[in-house]
Amino acid sequence: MASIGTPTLKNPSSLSLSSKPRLPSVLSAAFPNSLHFPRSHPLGGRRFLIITASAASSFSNKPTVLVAEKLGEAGLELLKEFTNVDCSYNLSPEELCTKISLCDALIVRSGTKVNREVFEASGGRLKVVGRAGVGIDNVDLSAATEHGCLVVNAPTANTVAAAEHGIALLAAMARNVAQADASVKAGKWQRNKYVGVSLVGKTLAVMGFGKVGSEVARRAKGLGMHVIAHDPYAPADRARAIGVELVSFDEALATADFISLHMPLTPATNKMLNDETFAKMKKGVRIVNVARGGVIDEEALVRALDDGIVAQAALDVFSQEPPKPDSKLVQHERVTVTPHLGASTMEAQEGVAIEIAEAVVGALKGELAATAVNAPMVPAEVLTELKPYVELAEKLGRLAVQLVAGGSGVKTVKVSYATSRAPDDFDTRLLRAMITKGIIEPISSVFVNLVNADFTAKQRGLRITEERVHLDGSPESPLESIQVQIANVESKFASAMSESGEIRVEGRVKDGVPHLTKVGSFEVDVSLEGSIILCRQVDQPGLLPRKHAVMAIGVDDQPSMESLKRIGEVPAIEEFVFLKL
Ligand SMILES: NC(=O)c1ccc[n+]([C@@H]2O[C@H](COP(=O)([O-])OP(=O)(O)OC[C@H]3O[C@@H](n4cnc5c(N)ncnc54)[C@H](O)[C@@H]3O)[C@@H](O)[C@H]2O)c1
Ligand SMILES: O=C(O)[C@H](O)COP(=O)(O)O
Repeated sequence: MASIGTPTLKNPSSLSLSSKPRLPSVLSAAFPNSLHFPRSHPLGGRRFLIITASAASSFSNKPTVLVAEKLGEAGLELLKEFTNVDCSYNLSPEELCTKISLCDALIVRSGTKVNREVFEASGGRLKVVGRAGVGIDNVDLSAATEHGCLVVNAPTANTVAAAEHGIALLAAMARNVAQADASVKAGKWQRNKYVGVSLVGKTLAVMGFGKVGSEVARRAKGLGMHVIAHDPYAPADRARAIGVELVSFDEALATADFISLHMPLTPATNKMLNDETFAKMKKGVRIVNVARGGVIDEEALVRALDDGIVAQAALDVFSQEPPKPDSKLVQHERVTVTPHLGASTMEAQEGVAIEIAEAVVGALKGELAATAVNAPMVPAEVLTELKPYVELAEKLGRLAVQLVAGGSGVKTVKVSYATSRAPDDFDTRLLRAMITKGIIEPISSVFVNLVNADFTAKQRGLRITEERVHLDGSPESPLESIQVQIANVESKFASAMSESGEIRVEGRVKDGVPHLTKVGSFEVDVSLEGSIILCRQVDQPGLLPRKHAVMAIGVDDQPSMESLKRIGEVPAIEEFVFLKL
């Protein structure tokens, strides 16, 4: 794997040297008034913050949001308060790629493919993709993560609508409502042809016992059905609470009179219902799909219908949407279809629009993403507590990498956290991401944030190992100190090398301000504000043995070449280095 190369500052003039400490840009907007979740929202009353690519810490220059599919009015209004909104529906893939380079956020439903080309075409400007709904199978999450783009969805507002549609299809299918309706409208009166089957007493297998699946189960029980469920990841107590038995996949197939699909489309669920699994079903089974078309092998379903294994199917979703008009499946007499209407109620669309607008605006402010799909969520209280340590972490990373001598490749970074907190009570993801940011950003053109930190490190062959040094004492403060060591490199400031041959910097937070407290094996103490000069000096010239010490001097502005030259000429100074924070 390639190492990240020689750490030469790529653009020193762009680095801040102001006398005021600057919060890392990703944090600067993290603490203003946050958005509120409605009380009805499962996260109501809680705030979540996430470090994202903050597009705008103030909205003097409003970010631009491209809304590529129809969104409820309330969501649009909310977006317009904080952003420039471009509603452009029915864009071709090429048009989307052209527009995206001018947008900070993109909001879609299931009809827009947000693939790798879209992220590449954005040229790094796209910070957030908001999926106004649940399924994110139309968004390339790997590409989003690689581009440091946060993906958020609106996972709750359409749950009931989807469940109601599932029940509507179940009942309509069992009673041939759609077929009978078409027949009457065609002037026929075929009462014998459209005799249905009853739901009461029948076994319904809910496949995927998540939000929608459990709401379907609840409603089906109300209809007097015997409900079983298959979901390898669902907690048994949740099923028990609703009076549903969790069973194996094969048992569900073998015993169900009706099967209702509610799992996400993933590589594991792709074509889960196929020739082989249809063969395991009870003859005459009826299938409802309001999940994703891709979970069924549609050609196999046509065969199963023709062979009489499947008596009927009711489908809201298709592997290709819209399906071809001459699709055998769609045209099949015993198949009832709707055009992906599961989430399409007035109420659900308003709810989804608000949910996604809040998530996108919050994420653009660098603030809040309770529904992040490709990044860990950090509860607000945790971030508030970690704020000074987050700043310390980034600065230690920046300092350490600037101490590496030209020609060395940075491959191995060891981070030690000295803490009296138990591992469960101390989440290091944020700190690791900021150390990664501190190390990589000064020497590359990549923007690193919580979304792409681990990916970027891996891609650059940078291995970051972490250890906790457990301290006895009060766990009130989350962290005593952070130590960053870069192994297998040489330093341009020899005194930064530890006894064991690594570049080592250590810091702690004092009165809320990050301080550098150790360089190599030398104790120092300087607040990490502005920039610093490290000097190794002879403590007491003339005395034997001579004592060496490292002095750290905080500077507000970058010293001139002349000043730096003069420092080098001071006889007591054996070596020095200027480091930008
Ligand atoms: N038709 C529509 O308009 C519409 C509306 C909403 C949701 N949906 C779709 O419905 C599905 C469920 O949505 P949700 O909000 O309930 O999601 P969810 O994440 O709450 O539930 C999905 C459940 O599927 C389970 N699962 C994962 N892999 C499985 C497998 N191999 N076998 C069985 N279960 C598995 C998960 O454990 C989870 O419990 C998604 O595909 C979503 O896109 C469609
Ligand atoms: O996954 C979902 O949320 C549903 O399939 C709804 O999709 P839609 O937003 O395109 O209606």
